[in-house]
Amino acid sequence: MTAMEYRTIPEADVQTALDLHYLVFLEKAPEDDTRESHRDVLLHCDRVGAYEGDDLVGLLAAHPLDLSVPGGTLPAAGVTFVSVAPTHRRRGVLSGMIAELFRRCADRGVPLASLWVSEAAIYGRFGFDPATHSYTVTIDATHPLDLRITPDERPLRLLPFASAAPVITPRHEAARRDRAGRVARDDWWWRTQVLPETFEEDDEMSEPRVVVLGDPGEPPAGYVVYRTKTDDEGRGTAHVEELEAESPEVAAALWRYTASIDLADKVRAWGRPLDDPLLRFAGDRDQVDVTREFPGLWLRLVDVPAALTGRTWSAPVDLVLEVTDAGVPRNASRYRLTAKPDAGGAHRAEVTRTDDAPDLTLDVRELAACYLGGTDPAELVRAGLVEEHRPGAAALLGQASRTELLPHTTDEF
Ligand SMILES: CC(=O)SCCNC(=O)CCNC(=O)[C@H](O)C(C)(C)COP(=O)(O)OP(=O)(O)OC[C@H]1O[C@@H](n2cnc3c(N)ncnc32)[C@H](O)[C@@H]1OP(=O)(O)O
Repeated sequence: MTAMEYRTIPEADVQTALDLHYLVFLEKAPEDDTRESHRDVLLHCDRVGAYEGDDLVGLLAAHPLDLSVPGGTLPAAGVTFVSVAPTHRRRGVLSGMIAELFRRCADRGVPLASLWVSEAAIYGRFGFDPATHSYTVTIDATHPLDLRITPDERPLRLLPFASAAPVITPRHEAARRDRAGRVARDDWWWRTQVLPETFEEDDEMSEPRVVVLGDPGEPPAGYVVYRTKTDDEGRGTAHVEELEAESPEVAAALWRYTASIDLADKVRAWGRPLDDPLLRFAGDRDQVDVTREFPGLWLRLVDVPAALTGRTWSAPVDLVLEVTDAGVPRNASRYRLTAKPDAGGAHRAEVTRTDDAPDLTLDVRELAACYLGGTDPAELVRAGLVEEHRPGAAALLGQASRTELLPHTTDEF
């Protein structure tokens, strides 16, 4: 049997990689422009190939991301296009590609890896766990949106989607500073991932509509990106992809706008943060309905000390964490995590390896769940997933991990 080799997929093999991807995802080879946009994505990514001789039997691509974490940002691999030939399933090809990815992350000083799953059962074994969560929210738009606060009455403006990115980038950046789990966007990302003319999953969806709120000449105080679609019975829906606002009043005005679009009797926002102010200032929660909760970004701490020192903490902490990690053995260690306030009032951590008795024992997967502040370690103790050796240690870690706003990810890749 020919040995499997994990190496970079050269540009010359990218079309072969796409054919493998379409085969694996049971898709007919797409139209030329979709294929071209997939090729463009792969060319922007780091590409791990599993080769049996000259035959490509596995593909894993990784975006070079800059991910917001509490108090800053860290480089992260954004894993996508994972595909193993049906003839080579369950022979360790994915495991080999992930191991190669983690080696590359270590070589390049990338402490985090992240992804959106196709099936929840696949990635936990590799140390990933959901670090952000979202709600899908539906608004009954057959009547005006009932609000408990007074919306900002500054004017709304529709921007051409192709030139909207520079206008809304500052507001997106501000939102990214407020919440961990968000990806930095350059021109390419805005154009191909956020504001492409056609919506790949549904070609009946309109091009993106971008509406900003604010006085002319001022940077927008908020914006909404949505697409519209009308069903066979002529009922329209506004699909909100993103809505960011500097204040609840601005958010209220933008939600009121989306619920007032003529011929659309429903607003559907697929991925809202769990602490979205809309859910509080809506006057009628029968009109604004949470229809689904789902895990968003799955995270993996590839370099535990770099990840723990790369975020700020919201309270002083001095704990010994015993971390297990079957996938990246150099991570498996006892760490003393000490966070003290710095001159600016943020708590920066020092992380040292130690032989001291642990306060908590947890797998790197559980650390990923808690890392951005979205999961309370005490909840994982109660679930039997984290072992607490000193009573109260999980609560202390929880207090220090917490962030003012819940982590949230808007970019699915
Ligand atoms: C981020 C993304 O791109 S998500 C998209 C993921 N891709 C897909 O779903 C496409 C269709 N599926 C595939 O291409 C493949 O089946 C993959 C990538 C899911 C798995 O690849 P394989 O090479 O078969 O995985 P590999 O042999 O390394 O399996 C490792 C372990 O994961 C388990 N596993 C693999 N796939 C699955 C699954 N779908 N559900 C549950 N367990 C799984 C294996 O049983 C194995 O477990 P073990 O270590 O206890 O024996």
